[in-house]
Order: sequence, then structure tokens, then C-alpha cells
Amino acid sequence: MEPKENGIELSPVEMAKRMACHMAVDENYPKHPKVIGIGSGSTVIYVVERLLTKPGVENVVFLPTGFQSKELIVTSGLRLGDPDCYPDVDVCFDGADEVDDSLQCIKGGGACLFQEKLIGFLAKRLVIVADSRKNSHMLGEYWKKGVPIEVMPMAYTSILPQLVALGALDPKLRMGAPGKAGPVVTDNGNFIIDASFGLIKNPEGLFEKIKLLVGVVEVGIFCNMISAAYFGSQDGSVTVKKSNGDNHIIPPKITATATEFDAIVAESNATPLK
Ligand SMILES: O=C(CO)[C@H](O)[C@H](O)COP(=O)(O)O
Repeated sequence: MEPKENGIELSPVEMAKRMACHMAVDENYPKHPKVIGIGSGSTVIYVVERLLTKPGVENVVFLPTGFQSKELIVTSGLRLGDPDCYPDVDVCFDGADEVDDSLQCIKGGGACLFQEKLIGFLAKRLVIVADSRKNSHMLGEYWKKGVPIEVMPMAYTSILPQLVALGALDPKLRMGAPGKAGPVVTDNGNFIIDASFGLIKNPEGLFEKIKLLVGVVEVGIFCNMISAAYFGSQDGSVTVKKSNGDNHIIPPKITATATEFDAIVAESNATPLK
């Protein structure tokens, strides 16, 4: 029987994401946490699920990285805060679109770019949670949608050709999903441009060049920010990459097999998310 979330069977990929999140929270939950950042995307819901099992979590202030994580924090009954009131962040847990061997990463696939960069920057530790499809050797290897770039709306037309001059292949303004005519508008009222640069050999250099363009608010390349990344695999193992070089794979027996997963979650008294 497959593990279930609110009565719905979890796919192997969801199980992998969940295992990575539980492991990441268990290994990085501070002894005396005061402020924790919550990233955006489909993976971080399992971070919150695990956080709800931690003693003292009701006294911790949680900073969202966008509308979705704000809702997640509030509906989970956790304390919500703003970065201008709580700039000292103990740890931030966030998803990613791709992470390379040097722990540089691409984020912003969910258009929560600027706030994710801010909370990640403020955090003493930025911990990434993802499934193994995000774990690559070099940025651009697996993530083919391009580098997300948050821009001021009035500047997007002038930024597009400048990105081409920097080597971007056909940069595009991100358009809304069905139900939204026109472009995606971020939580900060900006637009997103997706610009593919093929394999990114020098993420730091590229980040700096894009960031200097007038009208660019933030770039979805996160350089030298990540402390650790946890990638769940469908076999139940979790691959861990750390900035201190302590990279390792936690085998399925230690994490869980599919059939053991229900028991582990039950033992942890995890509070199901609504
Ligand atoms: O950067 C992000 C949002 O802007 C997300 O963290 C990233 O897209 C990963 O999302 P998911 O966990 O759904 O794969």
C-alpha cells in the first residue's frame, strides 16, 4: 500500500519529496529556533508538515516567501511574520528548480523570486529540498525553462535584447496560465522573464551581468547561499549535498521504503495539512 496524504495516494515523486523534507527538517531544525523562513512551491508543504511535529514550533515566527507560503503558514496555525520585523532568520527551507555540484541553484520557477532571495539571504542557513530530478552537475543540464528574472514591468522590453546580448537564447516574458490574460505578475507586482543560457559554466558571472541591467529586480540564480540540499529519490534514498563538502547518500533502509513510510509518518505524529 502506498503512503497517503489526506486519503490520497502519494506518487513515488511526492514520496521522494516528502522524505527529503522530513530529513532536512530533522537535521536542520535549530535547538532554540526563533525565526524560520518558508520557501515556495509544491515541495515545502512537506517541510511544514514535519515542522508541525517539532516541540516549541508554536513559539517560532515563520516568514513566507510569497502568497502561497503565507497561506501555508496561516492555515497550518503557525505564527506569521515579516522580514522587516524579523531580519534575523535562523534557517530557511525552500525548494529549487536545479542545484549544481557547487550548490549554486536556479529558483523562481514559481515566480516567487525576489522574496525567496531576500529570506534566503537573511537566513543563517538556506536548506534546499527537492526530488532527485533537480540534482545536476551543472546548471542548465536538466532545467530547460531558463533562468527566471524578475523585472520591473516598464523595463521588460528593453531588458529582452540586453539578455540576448548576454547570450540568452530566445528570452521570453512569462505568460499567465489559463484564467489569466497577459503576463504572470509576481507577488511584488513585477514581471518574470525566462532566459535560457544553455549550460551555465559560470553562474556567478552570469548572475552579476544580469543583475546590473536596469529594471532587473532579482535574478533566479542563487550563488554561494545554500548550506545544504536534500534530494529525495524514488527508491527511498536521500542524497545530501553540503557546503562543507559532507556530501552523502542516506540509503533507503535508514530513510524508509514505500511500505515503511506510513509507519514512520504515524510514529512522528505528523499533523496532516488541511
Ligand atoms: O523557486 C520556486 C518558486 O519560485 C520553487 O521553490 C521551485 O520552483 C521549486 O518548486 P517545486 O517544489 O514545486 O518543485
